[in-house]
Amino acid sequence: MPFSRAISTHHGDSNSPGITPYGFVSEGTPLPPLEKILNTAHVISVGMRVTFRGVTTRHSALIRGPYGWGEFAPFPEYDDAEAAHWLSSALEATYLPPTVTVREQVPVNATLPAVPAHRVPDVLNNYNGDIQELKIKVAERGQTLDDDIARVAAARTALPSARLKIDANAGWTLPQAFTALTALSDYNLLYAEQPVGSISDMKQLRTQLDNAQVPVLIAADELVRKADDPLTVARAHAADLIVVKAAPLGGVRRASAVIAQSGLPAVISSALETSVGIATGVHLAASLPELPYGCGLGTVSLLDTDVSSTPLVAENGRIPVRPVAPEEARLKALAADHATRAWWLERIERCWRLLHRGYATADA
Ligand SMILES: O=C(O)CCC(=O)C1=CC=C[C@@H](O)[C@@H]1C(=O)O
Ligand SMILES: [Mg+2]
Repeated sequence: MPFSRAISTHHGDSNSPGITPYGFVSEGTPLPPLEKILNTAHVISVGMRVTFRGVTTRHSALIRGPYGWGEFAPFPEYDDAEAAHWLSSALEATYLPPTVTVREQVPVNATLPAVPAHRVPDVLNNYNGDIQELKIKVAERGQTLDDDIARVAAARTALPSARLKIDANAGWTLPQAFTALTALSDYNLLYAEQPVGSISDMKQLRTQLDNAQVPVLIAADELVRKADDPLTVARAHAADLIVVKAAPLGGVRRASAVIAQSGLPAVISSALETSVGIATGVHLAASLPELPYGCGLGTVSLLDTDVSSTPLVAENGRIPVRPVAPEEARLKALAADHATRAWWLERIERCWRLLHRGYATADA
């Protein structure tokens, strides 16, 4: 049976709930044939309203199967081994029945890219209704701590009672992170996402902040989604919470297993997808018994447009749990050029072959 083998976990239970190599937990369902996947694939290009992590146009492939639509949108610089997890997630959304959910809507944060402080009110206007929680990007390459302080201060002025958190994307060294978090904690931060890169720096930073009584929790993101083993950071007690994105972890089932086995609170976040991929993240969030923080799933508001005329955007800080089907006219209007489409279809094929090889290994 494909993917029936589970890796061992820190709980020492290697049979349940079964974290698999790619997470398309198939329970006997074979990998869908490549032809079928390619035949339904729509490759699209969507402009960004605000540049985010250097991205100005988002490319993505949407695929359809018996259970609806899925999105395959690994960032272009990701290699095939990393991108294969994203394909696994898209295939799960389209070829496996949805998992059980326990809520009808999920709380989300708004996301503020690393814009200059004077643009903060403008960017916040992209979000509908009240913003109760905001994630602010910091430590952007080419910027200084003063830029970050000015941005966080502007956000605090615009949203005096909102819950604020920051994301450094591992952009600080350990001493820089300690200095920055000590200064930024004046603005009352909920947590700092991936302030530094390594597990040992995360651990040391937590200790230093504790000793100096700086009240900021530490969240792991890259150390979960880019690690060979997403549970290492939890096992090392290097974070207070984890940020989890369905696609990089191979889909909802595997991401849920990672969260359960980490024993840590989780924040479900987007990978900057259209509403189709966001629906997968919303589904994951809606399946969790505990959701103590706003999810980073409000990012459709950062896109110029969407594949649906009823996009999954937050209204007063909440997104409803519902599937999304892209509209034909929009898929047509957003269709990528010939070369981009060919590149994405070849990438799907290479990733499919990696998944296929994973099946063979699991069978062995
Ligand atoms: O978490 C959010 O509020 C929005 C999503 C988000 O920040 C990200 C989406 C996609 C890629 C990542 O670099 C980035 C992140 O680091 O969390
Ligand atoms: Mg992050």
